Amino acid sequence: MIRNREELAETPAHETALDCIAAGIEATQPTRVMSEALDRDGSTLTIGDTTVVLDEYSEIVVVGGGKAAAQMANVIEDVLGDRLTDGVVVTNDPQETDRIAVVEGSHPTPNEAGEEGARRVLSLADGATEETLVLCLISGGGSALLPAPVDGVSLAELQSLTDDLLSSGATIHEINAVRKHLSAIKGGRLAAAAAPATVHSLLLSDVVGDDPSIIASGPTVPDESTYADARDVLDRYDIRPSAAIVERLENGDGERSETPTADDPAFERTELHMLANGFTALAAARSVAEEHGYTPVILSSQVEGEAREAAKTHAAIADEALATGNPVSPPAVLLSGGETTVTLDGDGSGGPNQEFVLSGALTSTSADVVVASVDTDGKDGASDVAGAIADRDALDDERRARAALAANDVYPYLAERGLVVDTGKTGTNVNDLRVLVVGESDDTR
Ligand SMILES: O=C(O)C(=O)CO
Repeated sequence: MIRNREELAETPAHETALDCIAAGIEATQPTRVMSEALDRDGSTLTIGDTTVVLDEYSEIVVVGGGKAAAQMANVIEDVLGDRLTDGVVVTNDPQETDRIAVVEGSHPTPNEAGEEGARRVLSLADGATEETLVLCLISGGGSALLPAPVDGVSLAELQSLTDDLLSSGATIHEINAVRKHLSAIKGGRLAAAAAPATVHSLLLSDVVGDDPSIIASGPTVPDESTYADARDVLDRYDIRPSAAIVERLENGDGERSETPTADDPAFERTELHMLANGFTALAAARSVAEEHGYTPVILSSQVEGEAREAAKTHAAIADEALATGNPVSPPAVLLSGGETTVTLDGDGSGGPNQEFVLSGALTSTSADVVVASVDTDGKDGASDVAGAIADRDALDDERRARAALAANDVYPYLAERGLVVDTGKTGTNVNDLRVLVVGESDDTR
């Protein structure tokens, strides 16, 4: 899992941090999460705490999209076997399946194959009746992987707008408010297509705070955002889309004034199941920290903001723990999740997790604090590594470290010192996982 673990496992504290990271990534593997959440006993399917009686339905179809869609599809077709009637999902990480068609789309810019897949998903949902059980598999990346531009808007126009939105600095909430108002599938429209079928949506969250209407732009979730919100986002970031998009966002589709909201009949028979999120990774890391003899504290699963600034706060908490035993007495492991960002001043290489580690290790006044941080998908920012791990002693040339941070060029600095964490593509995607090991446990010596 961590390819260069041996090189990084310098001390027991480093080993603990690496084991926490590995556990978080492992616990949120889509295949594992789906297998744990689903159980079938004859005609009874359980999804978490919910029981679904399969005999009540004449057909069962599976639809969905996202980076984890193929892994999810594989598990569900194993569970359902012959009871599965049909299915199609769109992903950028395909796998072989037996019964559910897997279409390879593209991310982050949508492509023709994704559009064709999204149309197939919509058509399966459209054909559903009151006697159909629709199981919808949703994970991060679904917005790009399931493009179904509304009539009058072309894929090329959507592609160009997507690129503009992604480079604008807009949040995922803002970006998806726009996407939902230009799509025949997002913002609850897939549920509307499937009504009056029963729809159970199985979600893996890559969104801080887990708002299901944001994850993959909520194809089966009521949407409270409006055309006016979408127009505001474009104004705020000074984005000028094609005339067809402007016209659509001004006038809607002529029939429906807004995307379906919670009181829409489309949602009478829909249920959401959140199978895993950033907290799942933190909880797994917490157990491992305990096993290694540390007292774990989950600070928050929702840390956002500038990576280097968030790191200073985390380092201050670690230093406080060492100095006064608050909020926890060492040996301790501080954990957090969420998604920090980098405001680019330079054009070097690195990512938010690497900047977090460098800034955190520079801030802490003690070499008894090991700072580690990774993006759980294995790719930190635009780099090819997941993140980094360091303590203060590892930063042998502080002046260069500070210069690297100032130039947003931390990767070379960290890589030269053997401090980057390399996991390769992990198959999961629940944002960042940060681990600060404070002091050293006797158990691990
Ligand atoms: O909207 C998306 O596709 C995201 O990745 C957030 O879930």
